[in-house]
Amino acid sequence: MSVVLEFRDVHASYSGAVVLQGIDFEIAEGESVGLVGRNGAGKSTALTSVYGIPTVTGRILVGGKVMGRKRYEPTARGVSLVPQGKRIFPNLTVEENILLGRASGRKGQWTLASVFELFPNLARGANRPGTQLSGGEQQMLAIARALMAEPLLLMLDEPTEGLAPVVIDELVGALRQIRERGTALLLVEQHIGMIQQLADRFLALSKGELVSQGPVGELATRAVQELIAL
Ligand SMILES: Nc1ncnc2c1ncn2[C@@H]1O[C@H](COP(=O)(O)OP(=O)(O)OP(=O)(O)O)[C@@H](O)[C@H]1O
Repeated sequence: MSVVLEFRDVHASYSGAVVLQGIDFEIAEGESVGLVGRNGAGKSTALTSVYGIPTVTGRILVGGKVMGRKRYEPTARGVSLVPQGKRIFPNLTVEENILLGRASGRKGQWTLASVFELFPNLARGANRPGTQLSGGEQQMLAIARALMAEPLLLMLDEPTEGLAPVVIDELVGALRQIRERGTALLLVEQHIGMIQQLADRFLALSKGELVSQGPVGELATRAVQELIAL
């Protein structure tokens, strides 16, 4: 299976403050991987490093090619991020927010109709302003927008933050379907149950280093829990 995303000795820092201290991993097409670790371990920074948001050294490759400095490049090559905080545009309707994802120009399987089928709540609220949606619906909107860019790999940063258990179950169902349609997932989550339901394997970060990894069944072992417990 071909590799979609590859980190080779990646260091990341903000104004000289080092957050990632040289991490290596790869995500293959169609895989589902959970990235876990305590608050401040560097999980979000690992995702935003793909876009060159912190200062990055080392090599990040998408589809086997080293990323340049242009922010749109990873999305254009097939890696999309659903960021923490969702970033819904308040002056645009749900449908307009979704269609923004098309800007990548990639062709593929996702259309307005297919994302509405995945998230029927969005179909019902298609003409409402994006910010009038509930927290769960805004998360679904952020995912729908990311799908419109036809990612080979969808990266999600704490999608369950602040959501009720019933909404989390809906999200798990939708992410399963996305995966069944061939999209790889890289999931940052404090909600370990979500990773256990969705991921094949995990990567654990502690203080900017990759300290453990393995099949998701090992996530519950005491050694791993001690590394990642809040
Ligand atoms: N834009 C930024 N500017 C400066 N420092 C930052 C910035 N973003 C994150 N940091 C710092 O980098 C470190 C790692 O943060 P990061 O958000 O990557 O961790 P995390 O593992 O995702 O944690 P959390 O679960 O709290 O989001 C923290 O010390 C944080 O304060």
